[in-house]
Amino acid sequence: MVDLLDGKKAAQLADQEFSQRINDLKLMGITPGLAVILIGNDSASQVYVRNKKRRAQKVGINYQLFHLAENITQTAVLQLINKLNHDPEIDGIMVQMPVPPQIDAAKVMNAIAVDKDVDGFSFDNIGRLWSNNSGNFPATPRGIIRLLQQYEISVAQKHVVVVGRSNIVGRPMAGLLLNADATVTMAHSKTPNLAALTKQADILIVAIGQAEFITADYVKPQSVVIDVGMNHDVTGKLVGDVDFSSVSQVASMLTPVPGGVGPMTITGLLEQVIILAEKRA
Ligand SMILES: NC(=O)C1=CN([C@@H]2O[C@H](COP(=O)(O)OP(=O)(O)OC[C@H]3O[C@@H](n4cnc5c(N)ncnc54)[C@H](OP(=O)(O)O)[C@@H]3O)[C@@H](O)[C@H]2O)C=CC1
Ligand SMILES: Nc1nc(=O)c2c([nH]1)NC[C@@H]1CN(c3ccc(C(=O)N[C@@H](CCC(=O)O)C(=O)O)cc3)C=[N+]21
Repeated sequence: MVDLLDGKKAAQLADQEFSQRINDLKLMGITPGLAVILIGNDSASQVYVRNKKRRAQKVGINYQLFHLAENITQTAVLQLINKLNHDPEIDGIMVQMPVPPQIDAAKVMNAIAVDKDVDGFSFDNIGRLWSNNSGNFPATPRGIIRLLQQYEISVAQKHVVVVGRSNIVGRPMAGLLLNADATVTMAHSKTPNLAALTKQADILIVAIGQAEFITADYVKPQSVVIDVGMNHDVTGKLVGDVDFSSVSQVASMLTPVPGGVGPMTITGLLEQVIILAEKRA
């Protein structure tokens, strides 16, 4: 029988810790501030942003949403970021991805002050991650590391295969794992014979955006499988990148979708905001 890696439960535990840390900050007159910039009306983004707001407010973060029109100019976005960069009440700034085509995502991300770049998407923070220096690191990989810790699954001495090489999940995931002494292999759409590789993974992390793509024949018996995917199947149901029913027959531990990596992504974000606010103390 497979054991679930319950992200919802782990996130609730983390929220208790965060509430305590924020209470301590408030005694010093500090309230952690998070600014979320949402551009346009992407329906998935609206769900995520709503979840972030609920969780941030629950633990006592000052959450500010800036919802900008789909046709906003790049100049206006940069002006807002500049204002937030200078706002002493704001510890972290993030721009929800994806952004509309007139917005240059790299430019916007690098306009955020390095210390307030709570997503860790700026070139400076990417360099800090890959040189194993301290910095701000992306929410999803942070949340996954925390989920594994919560279940006392060590990555050191393990072979971890990460499928997907995006800037927001796959690449930073590999960097954090490497820094935690895992042996890491990265795979992507051009990787030949993917199943032969993923079958060697003690821990398999999948972030490809292909509904239920990873079936039991990609998975080593008794391994740990982390499903980052958020897709809708033909019936409109939310499903991961992993075929839950077949993989649960071979893996020892597996994240569900929903209730797995999603809630832990928000945990990763809130934790990074709190760390930044603690630097003000
Ligand atoms: N739970 C959460 O908190 C989050 C969930 N997500 C979800 O995770 C998934 C991935 O997101 P994201 O990282 O942004 O994805 P991207 O679409 O940016 O990147 C997908 C990556 O997967 C690779 N890929 C695609 N198809 C295959 C395949 N058949 N075999 C092997 N590799 C493949 C691509 O390869 P190549 O580079 O060669 O094109 C690419 O590197 C999505 O479902 C997304 O919704 C994303 C962020 C957070
Ligand atoms: N700059 C930026 N930073 C991000 O961290 C970022 C982003 N852009 N763009 C999109 C992805 C995706 N993401 C999620 C957040 C919450 C859930 C989440 O709450 N999921 C719940 C419910 C999902 C649902 O009901 O649809 C769950 O899995 O249980 C999922 C995914 C953050 N991302």
